[in-house]
Amino acid sequence: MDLAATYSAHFFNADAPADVPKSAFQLCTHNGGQYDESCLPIYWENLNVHALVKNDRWFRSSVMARKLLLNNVDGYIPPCSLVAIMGPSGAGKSTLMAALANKLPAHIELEGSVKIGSISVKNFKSYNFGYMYQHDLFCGVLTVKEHLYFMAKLKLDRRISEKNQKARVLAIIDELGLSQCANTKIGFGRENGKITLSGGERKIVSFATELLTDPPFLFCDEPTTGLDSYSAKNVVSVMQRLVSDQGKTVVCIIHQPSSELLNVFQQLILVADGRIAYSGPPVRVTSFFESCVGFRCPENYNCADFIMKILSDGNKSVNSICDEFAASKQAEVIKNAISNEIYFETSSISVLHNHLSPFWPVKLYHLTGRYLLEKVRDPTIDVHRFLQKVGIAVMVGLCYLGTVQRTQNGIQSFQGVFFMLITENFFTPMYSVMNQLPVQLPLFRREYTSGLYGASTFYAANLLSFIPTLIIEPTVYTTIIYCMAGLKNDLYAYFLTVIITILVMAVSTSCGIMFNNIFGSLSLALTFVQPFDNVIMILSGIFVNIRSIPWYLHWIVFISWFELGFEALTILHWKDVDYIACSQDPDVPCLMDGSDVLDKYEFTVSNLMPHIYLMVWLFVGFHVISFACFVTRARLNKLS
Ligand SMILES: Nc1ncnc2c1ncn2[C@@H]1O[C@H](COP(=O)(O)OP(=O)(O)OP(=O)(O)O)[C@@H](O)[C@H]1O
Repeated sequence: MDLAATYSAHFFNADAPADVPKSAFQLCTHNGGQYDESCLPIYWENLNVHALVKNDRWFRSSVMARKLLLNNVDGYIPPCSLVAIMGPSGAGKSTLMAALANKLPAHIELEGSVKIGSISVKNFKSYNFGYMYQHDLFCGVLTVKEHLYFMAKLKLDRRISEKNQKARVLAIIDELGLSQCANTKIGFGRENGKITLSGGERKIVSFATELLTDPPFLFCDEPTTGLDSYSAKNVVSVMQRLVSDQGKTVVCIIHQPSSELLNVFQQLILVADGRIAYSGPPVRVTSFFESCVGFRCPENYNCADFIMKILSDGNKSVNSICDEFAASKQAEVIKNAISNEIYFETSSISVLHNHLSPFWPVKLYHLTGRYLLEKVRDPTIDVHRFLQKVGIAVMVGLCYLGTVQRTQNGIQSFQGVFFMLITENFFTPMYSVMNQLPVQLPLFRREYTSGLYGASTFYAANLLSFIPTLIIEPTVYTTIIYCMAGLKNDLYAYFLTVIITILVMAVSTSCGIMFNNIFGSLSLALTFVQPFDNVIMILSGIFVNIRSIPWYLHWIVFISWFELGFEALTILHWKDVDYIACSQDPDVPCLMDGSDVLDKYEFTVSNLMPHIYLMVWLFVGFHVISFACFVTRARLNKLS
């Protein structure tokens, strides 16, 4: 039995005899079926949606005005239907769909009720719905199969075994006809000459992702936009199969479908100016416009284009078309369907899954894995930076070749090498991570709002996946300079030098991320981080003697990891030097040993390990502040 056809014929047939079932519940049980999720209609009554927007009339005012996005709309979607929402741009289609799927952002107010079966949509969880956004977003370096495995790990109930997860992925690939491209990389949609997915295939992969949890309701925002007519037809036929074969309800916003494509849908909802201009079978829309509104669709004219022209042109005011519809027989059918659903309400039916989300460490493990894979598969940024670092290290090494000696002139070379070891691990990594984070945010926002993982998982996964870079980069850079400059021939000194440079880079990156998360925008963060960096560098003990720093700036010395690292390296390499030859030139002052060098900079031998520990604390402290800001911004939807 084609449930979709049965339901839509039943509910939208205004002339149905009086003894036919009146509600979805009755219809299901009447047909001998079980009342389950496939029997649930979606209906909404007196729905008003407002957005809180800044009032332009008040310059820099914080006074908020309420903008009406949906104006007192009613509607009914029978179970197992393929529904198209159409309307001019800005009409309120996405707002309506988001309201039906309980996906409205926090600053949007909703009045009225949206119910699925007898339960308010607010009680449904994200895994009860599939929600396909207008613009697909993927981790483009993954293949279709890898992407679906990753999604299965994060989306499916944790009680489902690994074997069954894999089976589910393979079944969906098969069902949606993705077998041909299962091992093709998804891509970013902008590759030249590389084999990646086509636009239509990307849309189907989006479906596949949403279908993993087998949700009974699927909402799709413009799934055919940007596709040629063949791909659009392909996408719609996939949706059609989901409805007819699996009893799902699929609601989608669609632009400019051909008449043939439009008639595939069981129901068409026209939205105009925040109101409903028509709701019912697409085959009857032209007769509604002809008999009620007085517009006749010319023969051989695309019906969808004709309707859109009327709703956008304003030949007859959109409001009066909506008024005509509200007074029509079709609107009465919908009102009756809603009243019947409310009358026959069966509140004891529980449709809310007992879904157990995967544990936090499991999500962290898979998300970290995806970031690492991204770095390996798309290493452009890291490899370029790494090669640049090696190049700089070789050039610095050449500059200091043979000059680092325990002589009066050699002291300057020693300090120059330490400066170069610190400075290269201070600025570049900081600005590099600051630029990388905003690139990751769109995908994070999408997956976060879909309830895939939390802000803490994203933060921790990012941090963990950065560890290899954090170790490899400074180690290679320091080792090259260490060897070429000929620093202390001692394994302990070498390891401690590497650890100090790793810590400098770790604190720099944590500081960069902290500024990003405090200010919430890259440009603002850069504006503030640059002066901060300069102060940190000036108070490093190289450009101004620590003793002469004004007392009120002394605290900065303790958070200047530039100073902490530079002092630690100076102590490490000078503390055991008991003789430095004086120059023949009487004008060159003579520092007799390592302690004279340390005295010159006001450095104290006992500070070596405390400075290393202080850098560890700075790393932790910056990340704690940064994490708190990030989580707060994610909750308030203020990440940009
Ligand atoms: N968060 C928001 N804050 C303020 N106004 C909003 C918000 N979201 C949508 N709007 C406004 O509400 C109206 C309806 O927007 P919506 O996105 O629902 O339209 P649409 O019919 O889906 O348009 P399109 O086809 O162009 O995507 C538009 O005028 C839009 O500017």
